[in-house]
Amino acid sequence: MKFTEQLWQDIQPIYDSILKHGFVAELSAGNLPNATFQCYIQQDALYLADFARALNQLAARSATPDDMLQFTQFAQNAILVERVLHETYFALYAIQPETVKMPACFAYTNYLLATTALQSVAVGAAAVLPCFWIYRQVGKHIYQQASQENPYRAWIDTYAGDAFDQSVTQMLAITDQFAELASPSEREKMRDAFRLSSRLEWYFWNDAYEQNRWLV
Ligand SMILES: Cc1ncc(CN)c(N)n1
Repeated sequence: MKFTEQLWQDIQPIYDSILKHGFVAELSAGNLPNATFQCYIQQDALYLADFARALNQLAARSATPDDMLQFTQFAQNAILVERVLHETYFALYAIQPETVKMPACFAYTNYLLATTALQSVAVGAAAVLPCFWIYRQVGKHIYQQASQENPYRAWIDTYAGDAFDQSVTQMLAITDQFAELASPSEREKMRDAFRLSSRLEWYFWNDAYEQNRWLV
């Protein structure tokens, strides 16, 4: 079994919870309240900037030019492709940019930045992998069910689309390569990092859904 297949087995219960979550279910049905989606997009814009930074940290710390190029391209795509998606919704719904991260966004971005800066590149790669893989799986899952009139169609099409699919396949390959070279304890850290980021994906959607502001 590939290392990444094992990673997915580990998070299957988390992924099932993500699919069952009200945010994803209502996004899929097209009846997610617009205010909830807007809150998510505002937070996601803050998230994406740090996600791209985390990928650039992995590029800077990569041992080979190929890995460096790969992480640089991922960072570029996060800014160019996903930001275009955000800009579409910012313009469509006249969304104002947000500057304050909600708790999950704060936790997730800081976790990614710290892990990609301070842990090995292999562990950092495992930490960013859910940002690719879970979105592709959720995108494809929703794509099969969503109607053409779904207001969140551009979001669904981006994550279910071929370009995103290709980058996820590349990210999976690079993670499996790192795992092959890693010691057993390093692989354990990779599994922990992958699981933690997967949990934070759930929390990210949950914060937008619950409008979960800081209580104190
Ligand atoms: C929170 C989150 N995670 C992942 C993705 C997809 N890169 C995203 N846009 N936002």
